[in-house]
Amino acid sequence: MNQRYANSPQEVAKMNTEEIRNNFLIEDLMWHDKFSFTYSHYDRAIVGSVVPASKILELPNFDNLRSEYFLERRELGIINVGGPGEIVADDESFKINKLDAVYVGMGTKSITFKSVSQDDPAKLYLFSTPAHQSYPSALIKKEEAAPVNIGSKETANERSIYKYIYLQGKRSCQLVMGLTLLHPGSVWNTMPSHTHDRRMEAYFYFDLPSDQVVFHYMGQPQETRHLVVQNDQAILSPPWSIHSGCGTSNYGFIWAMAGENQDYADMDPVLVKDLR
Ligand SMILES: O=C[C@H](O)[C@@H](O)CC(=O)C(=O)O
Ligand SMILES: [Zn+2]
Repeated sequence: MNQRYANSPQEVAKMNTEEIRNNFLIEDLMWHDKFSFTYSHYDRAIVGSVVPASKILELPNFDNLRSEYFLERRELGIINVGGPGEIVADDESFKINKLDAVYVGMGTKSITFKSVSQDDPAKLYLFSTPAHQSYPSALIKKEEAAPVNIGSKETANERSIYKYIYLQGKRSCQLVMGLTLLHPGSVWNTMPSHTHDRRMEAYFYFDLPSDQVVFHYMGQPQETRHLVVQNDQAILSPPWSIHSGCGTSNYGFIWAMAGENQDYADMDPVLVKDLR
């Protein structure tokens, strides 16, 4: 498992491109037939993936968790950005299509992942956070998650936000997760920007054509930096940082949060004219 320590705003303000990428960009994702995980010290969130291309894969355990099994003291959110798949969590089985989510509760000992077809494998994005009680595992279908449409064509930020795991939806201990789809012709996500000093966040960019990129913006609102992100890569957003992106085409991204509260609307907005 990769590990990322937490950085202060003062430290980040002095970083060059390579240092910013080494601390906040996660490129180690979506390998065929293997898991990859990055442990962040921001709220101890784990970002990972698995693509069960040719076989059934079982969630492993890791030394650095010092637990009997991965979800002994954790919960897990999963969103599929590939072909149809199946997840078995102890005795429960969930058929997970593209852009469906599965929540797996604390205490689940065995979790296996497989694809329906080798030619179109499931691509499963994983986000896990510490938990203190067991909520039931569940499938949340994309069709059930009524999207909120925001932004406009004029400002190139027309997009649909699908919330899956959150206070008014599938309940969890602290994990909050969903995804956002940019409409064709729109390129800006999360603009106007916001921070939420009470929660860290991770963004995973997907369905971005392989010859296109997203310029992801981070940093304190008056001290911004950027990272150039490719398809199937993720970024870690410190609680004090904005997290916005501008693509060279439209795209989708999975957002996932952990921290002090689960109130999706708890954001401190930043006026566009106040950014530096
Ligand atoms: O705290 C919430 C997250 O940053 C995202 O849900 C924002 C988002 O998807 C968007 O504006 O497009
Ligand atoms: Zn946010």
